[in-house]
This record gives sequence, structure tokens and C-alpha cells, in this order.
Amino acid sequence: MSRIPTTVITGFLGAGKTTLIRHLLQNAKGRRLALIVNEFGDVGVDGELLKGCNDAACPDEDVVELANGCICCTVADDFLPTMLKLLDRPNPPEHIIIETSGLALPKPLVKAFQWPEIRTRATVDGVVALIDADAVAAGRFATDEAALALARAADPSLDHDSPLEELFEDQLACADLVVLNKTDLVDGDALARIEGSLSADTRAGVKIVRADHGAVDAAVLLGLLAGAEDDLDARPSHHDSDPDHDHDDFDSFVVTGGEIGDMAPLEAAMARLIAEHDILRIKGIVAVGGRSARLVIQAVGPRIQQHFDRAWKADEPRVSQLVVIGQTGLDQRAIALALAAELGTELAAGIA
Ligand SMILES: Nc1nc2c(ncn2[C@@H]2O[C@H](COP(=O)(O)OP(=O)(O)OP(=O)(O)O)[C@@H](O)[C@H]2O)c(=O)[nH]1
Repeated sequence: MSRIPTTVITGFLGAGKTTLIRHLLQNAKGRRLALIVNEFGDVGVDGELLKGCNDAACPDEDVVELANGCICCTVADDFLPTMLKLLDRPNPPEHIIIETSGLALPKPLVKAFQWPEIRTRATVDGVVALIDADAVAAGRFATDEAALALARAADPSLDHDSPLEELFEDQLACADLVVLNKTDLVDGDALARIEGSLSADTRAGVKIVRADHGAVDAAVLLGLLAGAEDDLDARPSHHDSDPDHDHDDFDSFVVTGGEIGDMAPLEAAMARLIAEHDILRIKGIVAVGGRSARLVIQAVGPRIQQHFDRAWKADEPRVSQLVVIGQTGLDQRAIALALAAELGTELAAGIA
């Protein structure tokens, strides 16, 4: 029996994984793809957006969300049964795409393909690491040595380097292909410098391709034939000696509210909060009064983007939800209060 090729798409928060997958689906040329989508945080925005593309290429039943935690920590409980269900379908997919959360370590997921129930039926065709050229150029993954020294002084048991840098290096070290995305935001010289610096963390022979809005040809992304699960020793991870890896370094929370009248005040509040707090990512779907379509809000670092996607369904409550992700220590209460005020709601219980 031939094994179903599976592509693992990894990359830090907001690097453009969902955008790349959407492009891939729209250019699948009849190939039957299934998606497994995993996010950090309790609300699955990415799955919603992929389903919301209203495209024959991505029917809802082929988008499976894993929402109970980060995929690298829930491999046994969530990923394995989901994968088996896909493989057991009477008409199984020709290729499976897994979008990992931006905080996931790819290696534990690839290792799951060694499990007896999976290894005879699926193989990791390739691990693709997306890199946000804009974020790298702005130095957002570089270790802030002064901040690290302060953190170590406050907590001498701190045994690792900057969590952002470690994740970045882990995702690169596991990759079979690197996509340098958001090339529209960075000039050619900076791109060349970034490519030079990335090769220090990639394995020998791994290619870097440039992309604007994740537009990479399916022929480049799929069919890498890497068999990554048989090649794990060549993919070093900071957590090889720490199987109890968790995501204590990062926090996420959700603010839920009703319809807003106008986007401008919410955008101004988000810009202010991003400038004042160490927020890595905000994303969500917002209901705007008088508009039939959902407004998608995306913030990656200081950059805030918005667009309308599909129309609200008749039986769907017009609820606004924003997911906020940052490093641990974020002033959740202040941020949530400010966003709740914009969404015309009280602060939800459970926010510290
Ligand atoms: N300017 C620019 N924006 C991009 C590009 N690719 C993606 N984006 C934008 O970046 C934001 C995040 O993109 P996503 O595709 O949601 O990123 P992601 O990696 O799936 O995000 P997480 O799942 O939260 O980690 C969105 O607003 C995208 O429109 C690009 O090449 N150029």
C-alpha cells in the first residue's frame, strides 16, 4: 500500500502559514488535499479562515482543527486519532497538509510518523518552514541579551535562551524547505542578508525560496520525498534532552464582544496596546454594524491588517472575537480591558 505524503508547515506566529496554505488550495489543480490545522489559543481562527474561503478546493470537511493545545504537546491525544480518521476515510486524501501552531516544535510531530499505526500508511513528504522576512529584518527573533540577563537574574533556574530564538532555530533545523515570506516588505539587500543568516541554522542542501503572500508553486512545496520521520537524528532540537517541553513561555487569551460601529477606534486601540505591551500576535473576526461580511483582523508585530471575508450566515451569532498572544508576563488584564471596551463588552471571567 502506498503511503500518503504529508507536508508539515511550520513557522513562527504570523509568518504567513494560513496564507500560503490558502494559495496552495486555490492552486491544487484537482489534487485532493486534507488539512489539519492547529493553533495556540482556544479559538480556531485559522480553521475558520480556511473554511471561509468558500472555495470548492477547500470543503469544510477536509479542514480538521486540533484545538486542544499546541500540536507538539498533544501528539498522542489529538493528532494521532485525527490522522487515523483521515487515513481511514473511504476516499482518503491524496496529500495531507498540517499547519502547526506558530509556537510548535516540528520535531515531536514528525516523530509521531514513526508510530506503528501511522508509519505504514503515511510519510512526511517534507517540513516547510516559513520565515517572516519583515520580522527577521526588524530583529524580532534576535536575543535581547540585556533582557535575557535580567530574566536570568530574576529567575536563576531559567535554563534556556530566548524562547523566540529557540523556536526559530528549531523550526529551521527541522526544515526540508525554507520559504522566506513577506518579501514585499523588505528590500533586496536585506533579503540577501537574511538568506545568508538563515543558512547557518538550516541543514546542508536545504533550499530557501522567496515568496510574497505565500505564493509558492505546489510543485515546489509538495513532492519533496523527504521521509523526514526516518531522518530525525539529522534534525537537532533545543528540546532533544527535554521531552517535557511546554509552552510556559507564552500566554494567550481571547476577548469576546458584540458588533462594533467602526473599525478605526479598535485599530487605534490595538496599535497603542501593541506599542505599550509585548504582544506578538492579535487575530480574530469582528462583526461590523451594517456589514454583511465578517471583518478579519490580523496583527503581526506592529503591522495591523484587515479585510472582509465571507458573509455571516443567517444562523450565526454576530460575535466579535480577538485572540491575543504574547510572551508570559503580558499584562492580560490591561490589554483585555482595553479591547473589551472597544468591543462594547465587560471583561470576561478568567482573564487574570
Ligand atoms: N505584506 C505581507 N503580508 C503577508 C504576507 N503573507 C502573509 N501576510 C499577512 O500576515 C498576516 C498573518 O498571516 P497568516 O497567514 O495568518 O500567518 P500564520 O503564520 O498562519 O499565523 P499564525 O497561525 O497566527 O501563526 C496576515 O495579515 C497576512 O495577510 C506577505 O507576503 N506580505
